[in-house]
Amino acid sequence: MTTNPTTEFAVQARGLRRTYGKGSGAYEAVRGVDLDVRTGSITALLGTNGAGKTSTLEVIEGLAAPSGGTVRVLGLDPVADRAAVRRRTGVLLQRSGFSGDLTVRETLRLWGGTLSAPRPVDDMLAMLSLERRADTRVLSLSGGEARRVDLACTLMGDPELVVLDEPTTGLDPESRREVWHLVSALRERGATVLVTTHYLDEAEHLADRIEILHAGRIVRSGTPTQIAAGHPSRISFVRLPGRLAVPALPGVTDVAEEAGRTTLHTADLQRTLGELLSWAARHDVRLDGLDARSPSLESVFLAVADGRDPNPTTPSPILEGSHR
Ligand SMILES: Nc1ncnc2c1ncn2[C@@H]1O[C@H](COP(=O)(O)OP(=O)(O)OP(=O)(O)O)[C@@H](O)[C@H]1O
Repeated sequence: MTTNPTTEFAVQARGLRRTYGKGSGAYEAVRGVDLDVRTGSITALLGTNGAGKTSTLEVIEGLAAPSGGTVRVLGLDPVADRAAVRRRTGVLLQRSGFSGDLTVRETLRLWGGTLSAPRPVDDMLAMLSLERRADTRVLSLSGGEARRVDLACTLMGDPELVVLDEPTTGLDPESRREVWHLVSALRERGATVLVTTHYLDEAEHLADRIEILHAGRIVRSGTPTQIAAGHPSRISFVRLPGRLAVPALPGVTDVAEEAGRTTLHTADLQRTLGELLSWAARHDVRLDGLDARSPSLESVFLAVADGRDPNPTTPSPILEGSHR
């Protein structure tokens, strides 16, 4: 790790906008994004397809200038100070541009040659568990192994800020876990990680803070727990037999019947569940397949994605103590 002075936020964006095209064909993919990525944290940027995640990351990486607003990366302007930012940043794009004809070792050597202070190739092979594939051509690797080569290149310059665009897409569950370990290890080393992912369990496990982007705007923002708070809990069971109906229960906001299951949403899981169970005991009813869940990131995300978000928040700057 270099000894540059650290800023409180590795990435800060205010009112960030990005428009593709001009005139009547112009399309605004990023519509005023405010983002604070605290130094030393892992922040996950989530969003539906086309929400604007890659468009936002490209501005942060200095690959494109914003059409509005400001962005600072490691305290610098990622476009004007591109060389300085690039030296201190590792970027994993969705698709790497490496030639598949080179071996893994040759690819790492070649990439290392573009960096001012690369870590040794053998260290990177060991870090990404690629030693046994070192002399294999990249085009013969599995998807997971090829992604690990991309990651090795991203991390080879020992970056302070690591930007990962969907690092685990296409990986099997075991490889995904390995990437999670690696990302957590980066934080232990003091690096800051900004990651996009379509896997909500990944974001929930890994991230200190989550930003949900929808149609070019940040619509939810906070720790996974903060994001889920205020969202309804869910109780479901196999539909009651015969003519029995679900009784009126405290806290329930809606009841739905689908594919032989009854699902209740409630603002007070403990009270609703308690009343449901005592009603079932009094009437000697068996609630087959009973499942009770607190709100999860997944339920919030799905609500945002299909426009049912009951609790849209105006994202606020990070407050002291909101960082896990
Ligand atoms: N070069 C481009 N020209 C015009 N429109 C573009 C261009 N690149 C992206 N877009 C549009 O901008 C919007 C945001 O795209 P972006 O790739 O940033 O979304 P994303 O959140 O990364 O999506 P995904 O999860 O599918 O990767 C989309 O509607 C996309 O079609």
